[in-house]
Amino acid sequence: MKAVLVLNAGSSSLKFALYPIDDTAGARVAAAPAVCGQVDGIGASPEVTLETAAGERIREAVATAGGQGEQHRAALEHVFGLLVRHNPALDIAAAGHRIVHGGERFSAPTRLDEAVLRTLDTFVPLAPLHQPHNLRAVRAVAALMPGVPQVGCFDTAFHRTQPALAQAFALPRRLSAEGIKRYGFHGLSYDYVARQLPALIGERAKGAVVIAHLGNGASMCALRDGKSVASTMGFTALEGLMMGTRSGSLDPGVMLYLMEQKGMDTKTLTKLLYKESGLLGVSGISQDMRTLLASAAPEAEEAVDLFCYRIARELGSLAAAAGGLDALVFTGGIGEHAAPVREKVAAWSAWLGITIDPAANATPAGHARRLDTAGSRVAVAVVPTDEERMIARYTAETLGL
Ligand SMILES: Nc1ncnc2c1ncn2[C@@H]1O[C@H](COP(=O)(O)OP(=O)(O)O)[C@@H](O)[C@H]1O
Ligand SMILES: CC(=O)OP(=O)(O)O
Ligand SMILES: [Mg+2]
Repeated sequence: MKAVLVLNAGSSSLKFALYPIDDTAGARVAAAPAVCGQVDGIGASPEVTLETAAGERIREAVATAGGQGEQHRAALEHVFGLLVRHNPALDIAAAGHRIVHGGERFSAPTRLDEAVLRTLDTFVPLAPLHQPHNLRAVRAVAALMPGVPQVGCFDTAFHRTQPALAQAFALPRRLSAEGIKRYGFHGLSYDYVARQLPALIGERAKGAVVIAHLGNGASMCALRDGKSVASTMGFTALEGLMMGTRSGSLDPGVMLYLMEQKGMDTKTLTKLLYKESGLLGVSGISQDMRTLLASAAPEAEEAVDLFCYRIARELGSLAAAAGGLDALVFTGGIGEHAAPVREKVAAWSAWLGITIDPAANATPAGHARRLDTAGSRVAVAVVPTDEERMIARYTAETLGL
């Protein structure tokens, strides 16, 4: 089987999927992966879970010693061994990676070589939670499977169509000229979801659409004619919505105060804003939406309320950027599964002409669907995202497979 190996490396996890090359549907790769899974617990005691299209499930510990870099390598080696054991005729034609930051330079999927990697290394400070792990996976593949071509698919690329105004900070020009501007993230997810919309909402897909990608990281994107015109995330994946452990937008004066009055240094602030804030910080209980929705603690409710409030406020702002609102689309782990979050956001956005059907909203489903009532002025939909499939497709396209 000739296939594209897709890797999405996080700080402690490595998601993987194997997409057979198959252009029968015109998308270069099969609609579903032959095998997918993830390694969790990298840095502590890593474990692989793998699922095949035939429904077989495997769970194994990864034997490793050493630091995080070594563990990432060992995890990949283990995954590779498992894949080959499963499919002795496996021919990995290419590896495609999610790379969070492509800066100003990378506005399309790009073949990765050492020179490109060195440029991408310079964006590590802009995405400390993601970029180092993304690049580590690329180098691990190069060491393990020399000669296999690799393609980087950037979270920032989809947003390069935004007007200059949407990308600007009100900072002195010399800083903007250095590239200190708003980039936006979750682009692979927005790209995938936008492609599903015409079948679901028809002509409105070409109008003013806002997609809310609500996962561990969360952002929203305004689109016109299927292209990004504004997003809540900016220079880093810290701006905008409240997230699992990230604060989202904050009065910059708070940071000055914390530095001046509390003596916080950049390391402490980075930890505070990326890892100790958001749902976890406000609830004091968990970063996991499932846990918070199941909790009776008032702090859990307050955290969920603040999460929804921020989404509703950003929706108003993005509708302004898009020049109206024809559709609101939810995606990501929370957007796809957390009915109470969608309900609250819809209720707070009734003024925009949004009404959803409570029964449709409460019914779990693993497929794309509409939630709006017949009288709703705005179409409301849930679309399960698939960043991995987007990466597989782009990788095959970029290499002409
Ligand atoms: N059934 C569910 N109900 C509510 N929240 C859910 C459900 N399933 C997953 N989630 C939430 O989705 C979030 C993770 O989203 P996901 O997109 O998988 O994250 P990541 O950014 O790591 O890919 C977690 O907060 C999790 O609690
Ligand atoms: C960019 C970003 O926030 O990604 P994730 O949702 O994977 O953390
Ligand atoms: Mg995600």
